[in-house]
Parts: sequence; structure tokens; C-alpha cells
Amino acid sequence: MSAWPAGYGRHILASVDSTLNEAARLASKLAAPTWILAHEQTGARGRRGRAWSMPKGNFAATLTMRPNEPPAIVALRSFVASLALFDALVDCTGRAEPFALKWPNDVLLNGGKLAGILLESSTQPDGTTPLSIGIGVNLVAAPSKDDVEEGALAPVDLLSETGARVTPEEFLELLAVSYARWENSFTTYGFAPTREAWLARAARLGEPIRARTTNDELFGTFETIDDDGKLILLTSSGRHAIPAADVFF
Ligand SMILES: O=C(O)CCCC[C@@H]1SC[C@@H]2NC(=O)N[C@@H]21
Repeated sequence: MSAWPAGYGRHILASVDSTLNEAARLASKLAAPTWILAHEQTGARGRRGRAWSMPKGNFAATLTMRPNEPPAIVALRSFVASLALFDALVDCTGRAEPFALKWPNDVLLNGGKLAGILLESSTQPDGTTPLSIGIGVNLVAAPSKDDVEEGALAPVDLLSETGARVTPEEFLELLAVSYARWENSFTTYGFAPTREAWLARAARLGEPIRARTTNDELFGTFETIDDDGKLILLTSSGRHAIPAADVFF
């Protein structure tokens, strides 16, 4: 098992409403980037206000940090976190090929949804933008298909799909180590290496996908992501750069 990365704190909770809420409560008191892990969440949330169901034994944690960067740069941490998750999962299983990254920030296993990431941040009067990166991974059980939106990928879990049995604490350690590595690359070299690495692991790159934004639904070819992390979709009406959407295959 790898060593905990220098400079990162950790809190382990038996139960909490949401590790994202706990991060918001603690943020002003935390000097160092800190992981908050909970074995149970009573009010977990997913992207776009959806509930996040968390069967016991699954992984739920939030990394809270205070990057001193403009909001658009801070937001690119979703790709940093996706890569860290990917590597931690490869470390658990010894295999890379069943995993893929789905824009903007899901991790797929054998084509099903294994993990999700939710970023929350707000710029403070002092110009800093504290960031919380909430991560949920179905380690031992997937929520029921009935709990997911129509058209969304079926949820899967690591244990059933790969036979790998990992506790949330063990997974946190792997994830914290891989996150620190990708964070270091991001802050040292900028977004370019993160972008390249993300694209190398991307699901459905070069293939037809559907992107549903708040006001629109676009169908086209997933060409790439740009230097801001936007989805570049080539449609019959031209090339679109999409900052936020739900993607369907
Ligand atoms: O919709 C998604 O795919 C994102 C899911 C994020 C879930 C995690 S679990 C830990 C953290 N706490 C929450 O309430 N949500 C995130």
C-alpha cells in the first residue's frame, strides 16, 4: 500500500450528510488540502441537483483545497481528478483496459458508470476560489438502475465487474497518492499534459454522441476537448464548443 502524500490532510467520518457539505463547513479552518471520507452519507448529491445513492462499502470523499488561480483554471481540476481516479482503479485491479473517462467527469468500467465527480467552488471576496471535489465510486455495489435517469449508462460496481475487493480507506490512500501526482503535473506544466492524458483514456472519442445542455440537444462527433476542457462536437451545423452538458452514447 502506498504512503499518504505529503502536504495533504485527511478526515474519516462514520456518517455525514454529504462530504461536500462537510468540506464547506470545514474549508475556512483547513490550511492544507484535505480529504474528507465518509462511510455513510445521508444526503449525498450528484451533478445537476440529482441525488447520489451510496450503498454501504462504496467510496465517498471530498478533497477540499484553496488553489490561488482564476475560476476557469480551478475548474480544470475535474480532469485532474478523473485521471487520478483512473490510476487508482488501475492500481486496484492491475488492469487499464476496462476503464474509460466520460466527459465531463465520469469513470466507466466495461461501459457502465462506476464513478462520478462533482466540483463545487465559489470565489471569495479575497479573490481565492476554494474548491471541493466530491468523488463517489461504486466499490462493492451499484445503485439500482431505477435510480438513474432514462438514457443514462447503467451503474456498475468494481467488485462485481473485476473481483477486486477494496475498502474505502484503502481506495482513499491510492486515490490521494495518484491525485497528488496529477495535481503536481497540472500546477507545474499546466493543462496540456492533463488534457493529452485525459484524451488518451476518453470514451467514444471520434464517435457519435449526444450532448444535452440546459437549452439544447446536439448530436455529432466527439472530436476532442479544447484547452479550456470544453467538449468539441462536430455537428451538421458546424463545430460547437460545449462548456457543460450531459452526454449520452
Ligand atoms: O453525479 C455525479 O456523477 C457526481 C456524483 C458525486 C458523488 C460524490 S460522493 C462524495 C461527494 N459527496 C456528495 O454529496 N457528492 C459527492
